[in-house]
Amino acid sequence: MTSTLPLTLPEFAERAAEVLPDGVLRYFAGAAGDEITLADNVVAWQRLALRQRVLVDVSKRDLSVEILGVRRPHPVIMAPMAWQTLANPGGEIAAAQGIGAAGGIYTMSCWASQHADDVAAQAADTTRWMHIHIFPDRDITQRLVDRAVRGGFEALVLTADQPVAGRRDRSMRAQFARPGSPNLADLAPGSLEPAQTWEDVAELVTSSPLPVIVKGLLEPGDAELAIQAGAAGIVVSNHGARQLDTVLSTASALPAVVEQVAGRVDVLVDGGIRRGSDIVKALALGADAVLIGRPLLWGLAVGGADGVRHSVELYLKELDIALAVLGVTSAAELEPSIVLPAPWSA
Ligand SMILES: Cc1cc2nc3c(=O)[nH]c(=O)nc-3n(C[C@H](O)[C@H](O)[C@H](O)COP(=O)(O)O)c2cc1C
Ligand SMILES: CCCCCCC(=O)C(=O)O
Repeated sequence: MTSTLPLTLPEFAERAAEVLPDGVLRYFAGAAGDEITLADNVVAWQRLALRQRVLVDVSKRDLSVEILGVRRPHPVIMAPMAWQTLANPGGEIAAAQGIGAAGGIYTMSCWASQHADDVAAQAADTTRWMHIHIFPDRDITQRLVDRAVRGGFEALVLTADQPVAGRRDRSMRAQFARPGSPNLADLAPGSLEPAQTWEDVAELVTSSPLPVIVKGLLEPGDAELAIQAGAAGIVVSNHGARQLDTVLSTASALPAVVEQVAGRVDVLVDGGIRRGSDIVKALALGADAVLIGRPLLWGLAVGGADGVRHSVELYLKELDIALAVLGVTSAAELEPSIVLPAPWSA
């Protein structure tokens, strides 16, 4: 099957656009409002230039990073994304199997189109994190935590940037209707909680046997509050620009957050990471790892589990070549001085 898969990451996006129904494509690809932040999430990485050093022995290269205190083969994590059977009938199970085969971590959205128990059973070999919300009924949140523990999920990823749903013009125009979630169906029709606060996060941290990663921060002050609430990590994220247009792109937000955190907890980042060189820039700016969203949905849509695996492998191939050409032998060696504002962005 691999031989029929695209050779490059942009081709995956093109092929996905050919195979997905229009409404689904608009829901997946679209974002809030005029999609200015959606575009800038990508462009903000492209505005950074890389400084290369030559004639360094790069014959041995190490892509490994430490995430939540565990050495992982590389820094790629699949971001939580809802309703993955819309991309491929294999759904969350195939996605988890695919990223696991490539040595990455799978984050399962609680709005999944398959049940967490089934994902746990059929992707048992994949390191899995469970995405959750603080729901208006805190009992639903607790039951999802219990389910995560039972299924061997290793961390909770709590979405902090969705007190209400964003307005996404592109999918509204297609009259895309959100499907139900079999993962939430036996709990209650999950609705969002506009009254959630940092106190809820602290309570979750206290009651959860799993580490809690707070996803959806752009401000250093919020990173500080996450640390005070006991989070094990944070994800600098604007929800793929799907919540509010013209918020800061994540590459722009990352440096100040990293400075505030000062190594006290893991800092992850997502949004617009489309090339292995973008991963280099994220790590150089101080991220410990990256989450990738839409491009892995394109992999799932085009080739199921194989497509996800192959997409991740393309990122890793690009990352590995970038390290070699930059004269760097390990992800750990990447530091801020290798990126600078690009002359073409002035
Ligand atoms: C179709 C889709 C569904 C998503 N569902 C969720 C979700 O359930 N929970 C969440 O926190 N973020 C969700 N996100 C946001 C992603 O986790 C991630 O932050 C974002 O997609 C990263 O940007 P990228 O797509 O440019 O890589 C979703 C994104 C997409 C595209
Ligand atoms: C009631 C809102 C559900 C949204 C779930 C998926 C999501 O976060 C997205 O960005 O889409």
